[in-house]
Amino acid sequence: MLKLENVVAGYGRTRILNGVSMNVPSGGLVALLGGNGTGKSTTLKSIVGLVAVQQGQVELNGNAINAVPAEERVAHGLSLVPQGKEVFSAMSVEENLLMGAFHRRRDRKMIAEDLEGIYGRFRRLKERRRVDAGLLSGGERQMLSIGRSLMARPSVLLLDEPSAALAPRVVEEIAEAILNLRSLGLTLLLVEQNVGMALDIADYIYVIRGGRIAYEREVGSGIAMEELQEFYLGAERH
Ligand SMILES: Nc1ncnc2c1ncn2[C@@H]1O[C@H](COP(=O)(O)OP(=O)(O)OP(=O)(O)O)[C@@H](O)[C@H]1O
Repeated sequence: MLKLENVVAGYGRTRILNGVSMNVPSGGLVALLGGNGTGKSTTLKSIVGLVAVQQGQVELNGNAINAVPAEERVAHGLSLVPQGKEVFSAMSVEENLLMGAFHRRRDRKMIAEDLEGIYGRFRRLKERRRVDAGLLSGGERQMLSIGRSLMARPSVLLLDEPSAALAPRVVEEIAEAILNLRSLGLTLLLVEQNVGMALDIADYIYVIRGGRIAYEREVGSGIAMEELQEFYLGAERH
C-alpha cells in the first residue's frame, strides 16, 4: 500500500502541493486526474523522491519513506515512468532496457529472464531489440519506457501520462499493457489527461485541484462522465 498523508511539496519557495492525501492499495490501479499544471507530476516526483516533501508523509507498506534518498527508493520497489516517453535515443532498445537494471548488474541470469519477460509482453520491442531507440514510433517509445522501468522489478509503478500524444489505437494498446501489469500483481498509480482511458481501466480516481485532492470516487460506483466534465469545467472557471 502506498499512502500520501497531507503532502506539502514544491520548487524552492513555490508550493505546488498543499496537503495531498491519497491511498493506492496493493495490487490496485488508481488514477490521478487534473488540469494542466495542477501538480500531478509533482505528486509522482514527491513519491519517488525527486521533489522533497516539506510537510506530511509518504508511506510505503506502513513505512515512512520521506527520508529515503531517491536512488534507494528503486530498491524499495518504487519506479516512475516519466512523462514524455524519454528514452536514450542513441542506444538500442535492448541497451535501454538493460539501463533499467543497472542497480542489480550482478544478477545476470535474472536480468536475462526479465528481458525475455518484457519481450514476451511487448512483442514489438523484441522485433526491434537491435534498433536505436530514437527510431521508434511514439507508442513503441512509451512501451520501451515502461519496459525499462519494469527491469527494476518494481512492486509499485507510477506512470506519468502514458497516453499523451498517441493515436487512439495506440492508446488502447497502452491501456491493455497497463491492465496486463495489473494482472501480474503490480500496484499502479496512473497520471492521465485522458479521462476516458483512466475511467476505463482504473478502480479508483482522484482529481487534484489547487494542490489538494478535490474529488475522489470509486470507479464502477456509477461515476458519471458528465459529473467529471462538470468538475473540470468548474475547475477552469475558478
Ligand atoms: N522544476 C520546476 N521548477 C519550478 N516550477 C516547476 C518545476 N516543475 C514544475 N513546476 C511548476 O509546478 C506546477 C505543477 O507542475 P506539474 O508538472 O506537477 O503539473 P501537472 O499537473 O503534471 O501538469 P501537466 O498535466 O501539464 O503535465 C506548474 O505550475 C509548473 O510550472
